[in-house]
Amino acid sequence: MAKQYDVLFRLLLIGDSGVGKTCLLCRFTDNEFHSSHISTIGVDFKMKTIEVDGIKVRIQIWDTAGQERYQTITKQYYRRAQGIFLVYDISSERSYQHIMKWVSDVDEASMAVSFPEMN
Ligand SMILES: Nc1nc2c(ncn2[C@@H]2O[C@H](COP(=O)(O)OP(=O)(O)OP(=O)(O)O)[C@@H](O)[C@H]2O)c(=O)[nH]1
Repeated sequence: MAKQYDVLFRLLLIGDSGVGKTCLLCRFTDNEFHSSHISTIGVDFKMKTIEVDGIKVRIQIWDTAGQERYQTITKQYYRRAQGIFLVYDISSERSYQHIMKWVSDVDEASMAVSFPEMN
């Protein structure tokens, strides 16, 4: 059987509840948008394989719940990720201000991260 991918990247989406993490992921993997907000419970993931210079890259993206009550669970995924997207809602200043709180949570999990800002 042909190899399905050459490299695997595990990425994580974190940010306040309702900022659009699940929507971002659905758009990327399935090119879909759902206007309803069904809060993620704990964590969920989707995968997509893309080809870059002839290399099959499988991207496994973990979508985490933004709600405080799930943070004990979601924080356990920080260490396993090779990259973390910090997501905020551009129409919510509060969600942007909370980004520093998310960054410190990631720091607490002893990960050195560098990230570009994308709006
Ligand atoms: N107008 C607009 N609405 C969006 C956009 N992205 C997401 N939404 C809406 O924002 C709401 C929340 O989106 P979700 O993707 O479920 O949010 P989330 O960050 O995954 O939320 P939790 O699972 O609770 O952490 C939904 O009603 C979406 O339809 C966007 O780019 N534009």
